[in-house]
Amino acid sequence: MSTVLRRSAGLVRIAGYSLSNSNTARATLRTSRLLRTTSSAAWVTQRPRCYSADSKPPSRQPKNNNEGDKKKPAGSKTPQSEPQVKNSASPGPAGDNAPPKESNSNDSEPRDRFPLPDGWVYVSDEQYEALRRATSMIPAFFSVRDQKVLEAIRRTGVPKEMIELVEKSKKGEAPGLGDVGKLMKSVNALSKRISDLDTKKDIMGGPQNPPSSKQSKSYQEASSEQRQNENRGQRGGQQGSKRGDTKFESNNFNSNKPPFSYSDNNPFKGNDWITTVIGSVIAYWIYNSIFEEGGREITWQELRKNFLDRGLVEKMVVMGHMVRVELNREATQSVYPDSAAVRPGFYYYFSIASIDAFERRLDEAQNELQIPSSDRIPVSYAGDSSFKQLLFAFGPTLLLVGLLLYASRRGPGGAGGSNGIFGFGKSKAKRFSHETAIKVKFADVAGLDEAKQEIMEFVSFLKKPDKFQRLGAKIPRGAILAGPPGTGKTLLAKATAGESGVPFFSVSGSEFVEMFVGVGASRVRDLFATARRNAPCIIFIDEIDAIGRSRAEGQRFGGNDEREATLNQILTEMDGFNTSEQIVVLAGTNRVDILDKALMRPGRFDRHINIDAPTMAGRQDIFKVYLKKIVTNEEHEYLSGRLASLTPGFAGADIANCVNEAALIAARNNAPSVTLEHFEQAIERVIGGLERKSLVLNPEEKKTVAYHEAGHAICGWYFRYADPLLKVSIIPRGKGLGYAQYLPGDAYLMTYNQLMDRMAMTLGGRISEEIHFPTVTTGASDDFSKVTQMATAMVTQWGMSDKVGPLYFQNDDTKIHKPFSETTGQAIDAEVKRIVEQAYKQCKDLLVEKKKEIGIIAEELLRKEMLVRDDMVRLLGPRPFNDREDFNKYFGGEARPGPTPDPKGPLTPPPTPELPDTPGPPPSPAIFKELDSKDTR
Ligand SMILES: Nc1ncnc2c1ncn2[C@@H]1O[C@H](COP(=O)(O)OP(=O)(O)OP(=O)(O)O)[C@@H](O)[C@H]1O
Repeated sequence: MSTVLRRSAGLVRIAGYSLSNSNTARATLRTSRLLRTTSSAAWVTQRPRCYSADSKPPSRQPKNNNEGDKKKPAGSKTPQSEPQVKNSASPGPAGDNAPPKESNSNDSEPRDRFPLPDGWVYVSDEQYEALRRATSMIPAFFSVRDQKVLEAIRRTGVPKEMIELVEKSKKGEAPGLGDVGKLMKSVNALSKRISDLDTKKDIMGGPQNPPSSKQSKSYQEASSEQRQNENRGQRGGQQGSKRGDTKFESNNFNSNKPPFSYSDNNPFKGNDWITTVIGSVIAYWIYNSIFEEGGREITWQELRKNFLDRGLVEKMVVMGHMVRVELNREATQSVYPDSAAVRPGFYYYFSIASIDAFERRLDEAQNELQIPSSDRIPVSYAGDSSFKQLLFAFGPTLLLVGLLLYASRRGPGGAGGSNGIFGFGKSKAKRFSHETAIKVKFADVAGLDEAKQEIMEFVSFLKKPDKFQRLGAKIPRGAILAGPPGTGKTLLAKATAGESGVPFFSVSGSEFVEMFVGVGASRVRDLFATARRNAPCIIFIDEIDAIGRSRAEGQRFGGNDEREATLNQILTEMDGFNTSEQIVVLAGTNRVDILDKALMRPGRFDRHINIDAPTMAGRQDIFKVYLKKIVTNEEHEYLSGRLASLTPGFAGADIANCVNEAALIAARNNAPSVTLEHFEQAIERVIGGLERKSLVLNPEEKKTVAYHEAGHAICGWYFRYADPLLKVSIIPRGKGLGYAQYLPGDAYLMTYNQLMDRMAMTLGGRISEEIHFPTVTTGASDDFSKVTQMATAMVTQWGMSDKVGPLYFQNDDTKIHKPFSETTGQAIDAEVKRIVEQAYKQCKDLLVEKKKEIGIIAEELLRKEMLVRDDMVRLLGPRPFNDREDFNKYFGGEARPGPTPDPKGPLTPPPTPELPDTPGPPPSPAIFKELDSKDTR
């Protein structure tokens, strides 16, 4: 029996799973857990009832007269209507253990039945009773809901297949795998119908507890009102709007609910739950009808008294710990003419502790009855049930096939899709359509005016190809967007798709690379084939350097066949376009210098669009775009200008991040809107890292940091070409222990003097330490690194050394051999040293002269921890040189006096200060962080 019950729970679990259309996995799990409890609880409640119920007359006369339904009073003798088996699971309507009269609501006709769809029937009273009995064994937690489900099933009907299965089982036919499948389908359909109707009409609504008479009255009134409303709604074909009203009233049926209603306090409220319960209850019922109703449990004593002693037993089949008793039907018919036992397929069963004990007991009984050995009851031993056998035979195979199917169907493309197990060779490109995902327009891409103009031509090609083709012009096949990270290459490609209104296929170069040879090329083929099917369209390959790296470069390290095959396929596909095919290939990269030449030649990626970090105006535009998206009361024009001048070198992505950071800081401070202070904090945080308030320096260290930073600040204040100083602080931030913030501006070219001042300023920290303390610290290592890099670049790249001359030596650490001779190497070293020493001397001269000022700034720093430009003016007087125009505009320098003579006099100019014709120095950082962490060696 326990096997049977386990199967029951399993069935319910499967039923729960079959409802997955509307159920979450969690709900299913929860249900199956609950129902496992349910089935065992049902078993527990069933057993005591076997011995407690008497054969009483039925509580009500059934409407359908089926065999074995009419009960005779207890104690009536042979021929008996029913052998005296004290079992609650009688299959007839209103059996001995029919629920007491209080649930009489079910005796009445079901309230307004719903029209049946094709292939559905209403449940008969007999079936309804069976269902009610089956569910009465479910614990109280469910019962309230079950009552409503039962009610609902009476009104909705059930699929015909379900009833056919029940009937089939009554005829004694064992259910096959196909039947189980049908059952699942029917359960699913039924629970879906009930759930749907419940959503629309609240057919399961109403009180949780059986309504009190008063409540019941209002419930019924409401019910009849609802019926009337629905009828009115059905009749009122022409009254369009009235219909809506009617429906609303009808849905308001719940307003008649008593104050304590199911939906008010149910933690699992919602359709998922309803569907799960419905599905589980129905599955339980069907299980009972099909698998359980064919048999009934009896005790050994009952078997002995009613059947064995009367010679009615024909055969016994031992199935594990259960023995199935097969009766001689004719003989049973004569003794119990009205019993269910005479039905074909019906059998009794009883549980045994062990086969030995059973055999012993049976032998004893037969001996007592003096049955000759030739007439003894045949006992056969069967394995597990046919269903279980089937399950064991085919289960693993089915499971495997199911898993394979699931794996192959996973993802949008099914088995052939890029996510399926057979989808290796399929492109992983994501398709965006302009109606849905691509909402980006050129207006959203701020700055980048030249790039936009270049790419605009692609848009007009996709929109009006005739304009070009008429004149015989060949349209560029593609464009490479090259530039530093976050500058808006992808955004621009998306905007191109958004403007042209064509499908956009976006894929990253790395997505072509797989460990299997040939997959990359196959994906490229698939991508271009898809694009051709969807032409006109745009393909965007981001990070194309992952596959488009120069083949010559690769050869040196042994090459990479897979990558080259992928690249070759791209080259072939791009050649394969005919000129009328409206497919544009855009590619983004940060490393245009390493791309294969073949990729870059005209006819493939004809256009090379450089996207650099935005200029001051570009940054201001980008700030304006993002400022619109947040709540701020600041004036946008001024704010965006000030922020743009605070963020030289920032890419679009950095700006977007800063604005977002500012909003987060404002939210953290519970501010009603984002203010300038929040933006400035955000910028500092983005550049300098997080403030480390927890890092506590000892007083000596703090003093060193203050003098170090004061040294930088004084240099920044008194050197003519130094970048304007904005702030100096000894609050540790990021990796540094203190910092001085300068505003370098967008420096595209730097003069020799600017470089010398910058180097001298960088050395200011260490020299201040030397002047004020008996010893120096490790804190200046990062400064030295910067100074050395600058001096080396001056000598080897920018031609600023007379000794070395106008030569360019690329500093490439990957190369073993230096690109210059030993002698040139020595000359470079000597020149670098000379330049650094010159900067050192320049700085030391200034700081020795301004020793007192350093002291003033350092002491103030120790007091306040942070000084801004106004503090510097207060302590030192105005800066003796004019600052840049944009700096004055946004940081209050307008009122400054005009330029005063340089106290140090003009710097010694270099012999021939040549401006470099090579690219300028690396983009200036917005903050010149000056003091390194303590542990720098
Ligand atoms: N010009 C711009 N205007 C507005 N927003 C921008 C701009 N440039 C960048 N952004 C913002 O930065 C984000 C990142 O930009 P995008 O992905 O286009 O950079 P990318 O150049 O493709 O970077 P990568 O080279 O790292 O792929 C964008 O989503 C956008 O929010």
